[in-house]
Amino acid sequence: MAEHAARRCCLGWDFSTQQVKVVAVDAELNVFYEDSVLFDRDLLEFGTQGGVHVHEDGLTVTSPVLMWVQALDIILEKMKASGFDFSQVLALSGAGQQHGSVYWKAGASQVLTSLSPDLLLHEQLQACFSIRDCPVWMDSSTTAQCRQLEATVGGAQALSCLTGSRAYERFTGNQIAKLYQQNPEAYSHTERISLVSSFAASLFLGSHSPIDYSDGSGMNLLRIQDKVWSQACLGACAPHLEEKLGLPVPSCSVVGAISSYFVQRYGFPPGCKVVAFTGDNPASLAGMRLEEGDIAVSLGTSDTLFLWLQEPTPTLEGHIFCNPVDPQHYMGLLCFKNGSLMREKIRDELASSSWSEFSKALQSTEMGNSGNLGFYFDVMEITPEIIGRHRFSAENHEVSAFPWDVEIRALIEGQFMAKKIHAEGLGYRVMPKTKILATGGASHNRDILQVLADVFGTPVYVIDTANSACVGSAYRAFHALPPFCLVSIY
Ligand SMILES: Nc1ncnc2c1ncn2[C@@H]1O[C@H](COP(=O)(O)OP(=O)(O)O)[C@@H](O)[C@H]1O
Ligand SMILES: O=C(CO)[C@@H](O)[C@H](O)COP(=O)(O)O
Repeated sequence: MAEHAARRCCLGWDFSTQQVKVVAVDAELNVFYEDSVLFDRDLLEFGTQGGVHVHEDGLTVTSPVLMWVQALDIILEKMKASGFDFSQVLALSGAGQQHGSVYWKAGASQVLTSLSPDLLLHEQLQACFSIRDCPVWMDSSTTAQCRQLEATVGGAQALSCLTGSRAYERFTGNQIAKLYQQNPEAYSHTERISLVSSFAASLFLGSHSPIDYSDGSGMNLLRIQDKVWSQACLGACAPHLEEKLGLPVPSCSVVGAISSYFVQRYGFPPGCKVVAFTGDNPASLAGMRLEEGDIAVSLGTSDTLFLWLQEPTPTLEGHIFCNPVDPQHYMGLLCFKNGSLMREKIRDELASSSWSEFSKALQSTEMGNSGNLGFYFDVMEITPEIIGRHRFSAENHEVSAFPWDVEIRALIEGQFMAKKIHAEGLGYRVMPKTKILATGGASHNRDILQVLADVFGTPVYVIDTANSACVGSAYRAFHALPPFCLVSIY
């Protein structure tokens, strides 16, 4: 680290499902330091699998809040031991897995403001949470609360128009409603409810950090047009909720200076700015440097799309979030469960389990597949909620099978047409300058990407985004600095 000792930088943090990560980015936007703590590997005492505990009902999924705090202690101590020069950090920001919530017990704010630099954070915050196991985005136990919330505001579409999404089990308002109904005592002892992102920011700030508009859009509580809490939604979830949430702020807000704990223990400069933390998907949008009209397609285990949107049209499929970079704009997010695993299944059934055989089918068939169409959902899809394999001939007759190569093209064209149609449903339009940024395992397959380019009629670029939420957080920290700060770097 010594050679980087005098490099002015911003830090980007990511509190994701399986790990806490950090990157340091210099003024030329080069990443010169990265580190991570993996919960399952480095914090064995919490006994998580994939960073979470799945409860007996198979629906409730939580993570221990003190595991997140301890992970931050570990990573900061590692940075210190490696000689990282904290005095050069101008600002920091971060990301959190979306939708998860943290419940601070009455009195926590007092503890946060008076932390002793001689002790680790987790040693001092033990008694600060009214529940220790936080609901996370994988939780799907709140169907009753979802239906109740939709009924209160006039139905699923009305809720989507108001908050950007119909009610989803993982969305925080429904999780808070469940906690209030099942554990009213813990709820009443809660002085503040944070998202994972604003919780992490609070640790650096030494006080409760506000929720930002972009991650706040994943709660079914924020009115995405005027960016205030919806009184109808708050009232449907739990009493006195507004005071427990605090006022939401623009995602690019500087929420304060770093707490004296970090100045004294690690040597951060007292003026180091904390920029509002946001959700990991919004932070990735910043990290991938998406611009209006662009589309990011992640072809990992599941397929996820992010879009930069100017005029959103909330629907029953997908999510509209406030844009984390430009407060006047929005972002769309679509999540498809039948992604790579579905492609692998068809590959195994029809292409001898070989991606190169699979590619041969795409190379030997024509764009448009001579009018043959197929939709393949072996597991219940999220977008839309549907299951089964459905094939239609050029004459629009449902058929039970296609020749092997037609089947493979039908699968890939069907997957990408669905993405285009649902993206258009959210208000997305291909523009002359549109580019697609593809990432994830299947983005290594040029023949699959050719179909993506053909369906959208746009160029496709491959981008490595392993750290996009972290890097995006560091970019966001730079973005929030006043220009004179940047000039003084040189
Ligand atoms: N050459 C390829 N062609 C198509 N798909 C591929 C190829 N190589 C890997 N994949 C797919 O990539 C998937 C893993 O993607 P990855 O982005 O690593 O997943 P994760 O969601 O865990 O980050 C695998 O399930 C596999 O089907
Ligand atoms: O629920 C969503 C988006 O709506 C998830 O994308 C979480 O935000 C996942 O976080 P990581 O798995 O990236 O930690």
